[in-house]
Amino acid sequence: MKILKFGGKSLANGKAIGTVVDIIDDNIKRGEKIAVVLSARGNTTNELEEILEKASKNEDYKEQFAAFKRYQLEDFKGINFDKEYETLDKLFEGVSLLGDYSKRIKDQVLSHGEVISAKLLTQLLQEKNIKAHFTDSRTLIKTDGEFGNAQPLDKLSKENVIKHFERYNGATVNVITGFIASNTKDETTTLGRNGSNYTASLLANYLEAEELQNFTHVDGIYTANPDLVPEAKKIEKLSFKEANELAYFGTNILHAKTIIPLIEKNIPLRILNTFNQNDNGTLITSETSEKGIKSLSVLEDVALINLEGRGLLGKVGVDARIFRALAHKNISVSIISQGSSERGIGFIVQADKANEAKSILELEFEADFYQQDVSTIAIENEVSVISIIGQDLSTFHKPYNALIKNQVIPLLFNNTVSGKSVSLVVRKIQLHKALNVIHGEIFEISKKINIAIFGHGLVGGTLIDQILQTAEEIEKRKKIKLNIFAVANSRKVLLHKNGIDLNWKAELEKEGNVYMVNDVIKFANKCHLENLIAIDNTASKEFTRNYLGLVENGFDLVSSNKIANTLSFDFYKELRTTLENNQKHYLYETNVGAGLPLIDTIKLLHLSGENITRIKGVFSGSLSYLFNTFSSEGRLFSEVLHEAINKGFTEPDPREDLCGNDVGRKLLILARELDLSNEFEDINIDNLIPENLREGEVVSFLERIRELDLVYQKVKETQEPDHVLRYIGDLWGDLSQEKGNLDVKLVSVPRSSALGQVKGSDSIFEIYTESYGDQPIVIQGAGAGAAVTARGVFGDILRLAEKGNH
Ligand SMILES: NC(=O)C1=CN([C@@H]2O[C@H](COP(=O)(O)OP(=O)(O)OC[C@H]3O[C@@H](n4cnc5c(N)ncnc54)[C@H](O)[C@@H]3O)[C@@H](O)[C@H]2O)C=CC1
Ligand SMILES: N[C@@H](CC=O)C(=O)O
Repeated sequence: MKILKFGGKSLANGKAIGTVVDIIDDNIKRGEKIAVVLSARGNTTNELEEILEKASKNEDYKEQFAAFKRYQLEDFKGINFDKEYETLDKLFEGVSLLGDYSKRIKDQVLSHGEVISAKLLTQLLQEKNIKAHFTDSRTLIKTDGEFGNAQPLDKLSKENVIKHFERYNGATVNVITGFIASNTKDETTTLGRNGSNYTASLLANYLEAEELQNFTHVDGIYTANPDLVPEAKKIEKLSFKEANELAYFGTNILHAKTIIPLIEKNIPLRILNTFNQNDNGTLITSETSEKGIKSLSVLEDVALINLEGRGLLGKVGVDARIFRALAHKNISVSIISQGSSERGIGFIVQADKANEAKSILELEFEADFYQQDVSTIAIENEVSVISIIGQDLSTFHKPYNALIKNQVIPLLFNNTVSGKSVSLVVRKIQLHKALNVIHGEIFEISKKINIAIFGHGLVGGTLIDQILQTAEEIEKRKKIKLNIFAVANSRKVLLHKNGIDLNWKAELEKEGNVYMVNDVIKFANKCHLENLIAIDNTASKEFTRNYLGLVENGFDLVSSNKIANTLSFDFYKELRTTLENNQKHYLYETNVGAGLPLIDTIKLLHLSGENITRIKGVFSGSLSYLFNTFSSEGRLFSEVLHEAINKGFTEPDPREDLCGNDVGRKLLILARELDLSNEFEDINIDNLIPENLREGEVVSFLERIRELDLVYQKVKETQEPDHVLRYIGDLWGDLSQEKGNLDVKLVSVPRSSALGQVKGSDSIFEIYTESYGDQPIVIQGAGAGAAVTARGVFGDILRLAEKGNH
């Protein structure tokens, strides 16, 4: 015999009930012996409760009752519930007259939900020529007299059930009302929360069923609530013990008391989806999986009570007083945590009991208040409890660190010593984000990295293409899901919680909105996005003003823009302090040498104590291209410059390269990596633009670009034989001092020298150190270009994602 239990959502409308009929029919055709237990349909129990409440307050309940009656029959013909409606009518009228109702009356009212659904299904089955028998569980399950939460009298109930099934055995399908029972005086009682499931597991126990199938509207038990964690995965198998822990910590599909009768007789429980019969659901048995499961469950509707006071220090029996006082009023404490000194004790109670709990404790600790031993008893209402089932403390640092990095600071946490579970209390507003962060961390599924890209010109646009092209592969290989949720230029932003696609450019143009960076921050918060990275691919000084705000709001930073690192040294330090305070990171490998691994190398050398004595080289990719080509080919300076612009080597305003600012910035960035506190003004720069061309707009500069030809032709001709022009940066002097010497200049070097041999848009960096002596470490390669730079930015993103920063 199998017990099939159908929940309210499986019976919500005619179509759903049709599916239930089909499931039963299929079972019969397969020759299965089954009994069916039903909940009330859809929202019926709540509706009855509301109508009852209205009646007791003398409010007009009749309209809602009429709607209730219509709902029960709207998809069905030839069925009537006159008898049930008449009883309900009388009950409501009585309650309305009295202005009150007892738990006993409430049980009588609520019982109609299950009676109506079981009668309805029985008739529908009979219409399909299936032998079905309406079975009122009040005649079977006998309970004590506790209305609203009655306890079954097992011996009597078992006898009744066995007798009934001896009579209705064979091909008849018993359609049994869940949730309701009766006491020894034959008065209606109900079995409390999850009552229908309880009825089903009691029947399974009494009848020693082969399996209990619980049909719901979800495919089974998930690693977390999929409504809150889209990446949640279904758990195929669970042990009763694990299921019990899940049930205790809030997985509302299960309830501890419904599992116990199954454990007693070792009866498997299968959670199935009425509307997806291709899925095998979750199977719960006595077998424990070797690896153990992990799952996240949530308790909402809870409050945190915090009791504090200097005088509690070392006092004996404080906890006992709290528990005793609350237990006396039937208030249960679910999670408690306290400092070893007992100076502060925090614990969780049901939200609707919080005020009462506070008053009880104020009374209990009245004298302690008076003696100033207790200073505070406060309620924190907007909290939730997340329990990580299957988690012990040996690896708890992973989800915990990830939470902190995402600015979710748990208010309290505790663990069970024997079982494996850790519970955290977090602010309700952070629940969604916290769940996703923990889930990404503890399961071997992809960790989502949410990226906002500011600037989608040459570098930014190429970066977006690179990410979209490789995201799938990266997710497969590295279990990192890159989600670009924002793309912005200086005017508009496109926001997509679940990430942009290849059509982003057209969408940004069409649907993008005028924005402030704060709007992007707000959007990320509203959508509870975790693992945030902001990418600055602009060349804008103005944009760098947003860095501090972004960091303070949980973003790590990556930039190809060099400005933030070359503003005042005070800002440079302030940014680093803000990053440290918020445990955030800022990566900018492309600031010097585009995609070349320069900054990391310098950082490592410096960190390991290697004394860097000088850094010299061709720092600019565009100027390298310009002078390499101009020196070796008989072409006009302006023509080659145009080429460098078109190839995407120059800054958005090419004068930034020609005036030496760009090389100056790179030099300053490297100097600051060596802890030198130079300012931009300290750099000696040879400006390559003649004074009369320095002012005005880029467009007018480009119109007059030919005026450079004469100047540089002369420079070229006055060189020594076999020499070439190179624009170099040089950081030198006693670099152990507060400041170093920074020079940016045009030099003429022998063609055969290392600098003279640089080709194309290559940069070359010579790093002189104490250990390496006269033989510098040399890093050489493409120093500019959208593709290599975007690849470098991409590298920084992956480094952040992998580092465990997230
Ligand atoms: N081209 C190269 O080889 C390298 C470039 N870089 C740096 O990459 C950055 C980007 O360069 P490109 O892509 O060539 O520039 P670009 O001019 O092609 O693109 C800049 C983008 O920034 C946007 N933008 C400007 N101000 C903004 C603001 N306040 N907020 C949001 N967006 C804003 C513009 O609308 C545009 O989409 C620059 O900082 C540059 O120094 C770094 C290394 C190498
Ligand atoms: N304009 C820059 C680009 C890289 O930083 C250069 O030419 O090197």
